[in-house]
Amino acid sequence: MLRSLEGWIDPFVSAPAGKLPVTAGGYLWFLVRQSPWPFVAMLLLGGATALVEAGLYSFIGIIVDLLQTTPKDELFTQNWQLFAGMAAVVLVLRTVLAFFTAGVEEQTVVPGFYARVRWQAHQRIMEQSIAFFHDEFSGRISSKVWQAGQAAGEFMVTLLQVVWYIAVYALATLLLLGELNWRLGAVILVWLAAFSLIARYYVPRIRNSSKASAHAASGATGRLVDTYSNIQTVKLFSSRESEQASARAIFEGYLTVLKRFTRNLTEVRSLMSLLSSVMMVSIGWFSLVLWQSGILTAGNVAVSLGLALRLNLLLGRMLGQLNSLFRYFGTLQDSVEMLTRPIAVTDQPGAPALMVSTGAIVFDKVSFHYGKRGGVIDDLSLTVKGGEKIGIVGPSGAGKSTLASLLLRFHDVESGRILVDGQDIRQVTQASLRAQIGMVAQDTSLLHRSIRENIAYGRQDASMAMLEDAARQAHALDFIQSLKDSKGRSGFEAQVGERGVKLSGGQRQRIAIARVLLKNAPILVLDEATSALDSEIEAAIQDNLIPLMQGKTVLAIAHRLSTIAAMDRLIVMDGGKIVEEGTHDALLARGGLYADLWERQSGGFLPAGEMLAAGEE
Ligand SMILES: Nc1ncnc2c1ncn2[C@@H]1O[C@H](COP(=O)(O)OP(=O)(O)OP(=O)(O)O)[C@@H](O)[C@H]1O
Repeated sequence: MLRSLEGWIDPFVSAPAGKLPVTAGGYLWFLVRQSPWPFVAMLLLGGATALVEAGLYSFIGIIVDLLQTTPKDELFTQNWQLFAGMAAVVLVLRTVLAFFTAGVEEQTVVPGFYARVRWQAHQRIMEQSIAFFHDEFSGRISSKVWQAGQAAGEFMVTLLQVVWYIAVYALATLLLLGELNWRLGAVILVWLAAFSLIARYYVPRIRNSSKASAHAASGATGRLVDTYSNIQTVKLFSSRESEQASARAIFEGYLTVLKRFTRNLTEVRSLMSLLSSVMMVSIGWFSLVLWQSGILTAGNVAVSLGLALRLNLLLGRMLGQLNSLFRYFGTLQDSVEMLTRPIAVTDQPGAPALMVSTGAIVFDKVSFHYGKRGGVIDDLSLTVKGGEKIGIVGPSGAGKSTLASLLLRFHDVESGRILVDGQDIRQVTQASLRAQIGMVAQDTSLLHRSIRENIAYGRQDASMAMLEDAARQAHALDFIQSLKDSKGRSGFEAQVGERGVKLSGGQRQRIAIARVLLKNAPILVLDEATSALDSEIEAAIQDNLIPLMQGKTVLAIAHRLSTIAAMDRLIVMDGGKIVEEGTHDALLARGGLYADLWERQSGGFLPAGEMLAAGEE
């Protein structure tokens, strides 16, 4: 039984296509609508439980009246059927309701619904462009994804198990007391009306302060994650006091908004408590007066006092839950703002896969400024023939890496177009585009998984022999075989630490090269692919990259000009434009920016002869 309840909501269902609602309420409805039945069940079960609970007080009234009117020795003989009925309601009905209420909440909603919200949030975030991740702390993103599940789930459970339950109970109380005497019903009605007015005044205030405190909390988490993940820079450049002071400022900012929220809560709780006290005294007073004038029996007085006390307890409980309810709503609102942000780079509906024949690339009047007014890449045109090997050089900030990012469609061009084998990269799927490009980036970070998983990342079906072969060609096999992590796993199974911090920069780069060798895509983008390696290993890898480049289109970005001097053609970029192009020799002969850079490097770092020799390889 419990297992079948567990399967009621399948967490791994993708969100229905279409525009996402941008308000927390709309988003909640969008989630609930996907599997409404467990929530309908909670609604029915919660309502039934409230009615049964209210009904129990009528039993008290009946019993008190019986005690007054029935001779002691005939109590059971006269009323055994009635008592048996009451016992059955308490023992059977109440227990069955409690079982199913707990079952739907704990077996269906908590595991299934929470996980589904997180799963859909994660899927949505993974669709976002690289720019989105550059603009946000990753700690903040992950906390919002995780919190969205918890906040949506807890909100629904609290709403149905507490608020709905209390609403039905209050209505039942109103009806039961109204039936005894209209004055008692009127007191309950006034009480509920005043309760609603106070709630109406405070709800928007609490909602806003709760949203602000959730936002401040996720900002603080993001800031902590940023500090911990850049711990080396923090330790190197920041004094303990200044880091503590800025962390304290973040905590204080959070506390300021939190205090506004808790102040509102204290006000509302105190007001509600006062209201309840007035109501209970009124019910007590009216009941006694009505009993005195013979309108109510002692049993009726017991019922009205019991119901009123219980309603007071329940409203008190609801106020306690109000804090959580608004916190969940605010948290959800804060997550929804991020989850529903438009996706900057999207596949067109029904976009086909990229078909690569020769791997020719055309940048056609491309401009891109990271959303600013100008700069970075300006009206750049470049044609790379299929199988051609291009070296891209230029001063720092010239836009070389940005050009590579545009080819990979990490960003969309702001004007112009990029074609691969005649197909505009915006018209094909991003996955098929990236599948055809192997890239080794400037700052290689690895996933916190095993070496094997990292190398096989672009080609999950690779055999161990293929992995070893790629690692050997990337000159990584020796160090991989000697690796051992803190849990005793060794070689390809060793874990690399977050972002690969347990490996040296050169080792990380060699893993990245092995990964690209294994992927064996027809277009290669090497962005400072060997910059972290010492000259000896770099020269050896360059030797291996040359056969790898055979038959492939290559864009290689490098600061160390020696590593790309042997390319078919060199492109010199400056200020987002191509300022020179040609072979190494032609560019040297021209005496422009390239010749200048070459002069400075060969004069500055290495003896000119050695550099030239390297360049001629
Ligand atoms: N995510 C970003 N948002 C805004 N501007 C950016 C972003 N990334 C880079 N830029 C800017 O774009 C310009 C070009 O940067 P890019 O990284 O393409 O240069 P590069 O030629 O590869 O430099 P380097 O040789 O130092 O790696 C720089 O002025 C940089 O400040």
